[in-house]
Amino acid sequence: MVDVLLEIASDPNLEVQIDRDGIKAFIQDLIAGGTESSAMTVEWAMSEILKKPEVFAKATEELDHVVGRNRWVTEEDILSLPYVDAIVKETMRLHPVAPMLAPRLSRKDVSVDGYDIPVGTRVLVCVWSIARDPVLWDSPEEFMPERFLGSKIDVKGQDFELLPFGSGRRMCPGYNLGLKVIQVSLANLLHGFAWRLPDGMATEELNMEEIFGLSTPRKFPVEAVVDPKLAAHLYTEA
Ligand code: HEM
Repeated sequence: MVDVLLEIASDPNLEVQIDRDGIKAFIQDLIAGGTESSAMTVEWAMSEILKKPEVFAKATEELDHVVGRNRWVTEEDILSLPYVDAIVKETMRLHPVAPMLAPRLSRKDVSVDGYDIPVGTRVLVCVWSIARDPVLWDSPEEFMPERFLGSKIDVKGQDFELLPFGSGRRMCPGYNLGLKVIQVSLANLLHGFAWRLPDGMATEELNMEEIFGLSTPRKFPVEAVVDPKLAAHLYTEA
């Protein structure tokens, strides 16, 4: 990636020039935007699943059926794993990485749903609340991946009740990569290991507090016990 950017930077005919500082910022953007967001989403997904062992059982059934126990999940499998996809969407509904997206500035006076927004207003869209609005969602506080089975609602910026990647021209440019990373890592965590809470810990005891800010990580890291589920040689091969 750095090589490609340096090559572009050396092109004198570029309409918008990019210098070395620009390249540094670009790389920083990719690392900052592309690592914590996916890791945080996977951690929330595992937390919700640990609270609802029946979701783990259903995911295991799907993975056993589609992938089988003799190999890991690949990117190509994802299209055949609708339940895993539903878990990812439901996790992003309840735990959007950026609960208020990136701030916008109105470029002209507008009226939205009866609210007058003057030019130059800083506007924050709280997708966290929209995704938990009881007018839009049944049992909004409940983790129910099934709600997305057979539903057309997607996370790609077109369905305004679910905008974990934002929407419009400032929507997350990495959404496709981010989604794939989350789907494949989560599918493999569920496929490769049996997950349970530490001995003596009831599902209600798992703390689900979040730190509400620019992003919404768990307040306390999740702790779990895992046992391998697949053939032993799969854990030693690179
Ligand atoms: C779970 C994965 C991810 C989530 C949930 C996520 C979420 C978001 C959100 C909500 C925004 C603001 C969009 C808006 O205000 O409309 C954003 C912007 C951005 N994201 Fe992501 N992102 C993810 C993965 C990635 C990846 C993998 C990359 C790059 C490799 C990336 C790079 C960026 C960049 C550069 C911006 C700023 C875009 C701009 O301001 O024009 N993100 N992301």
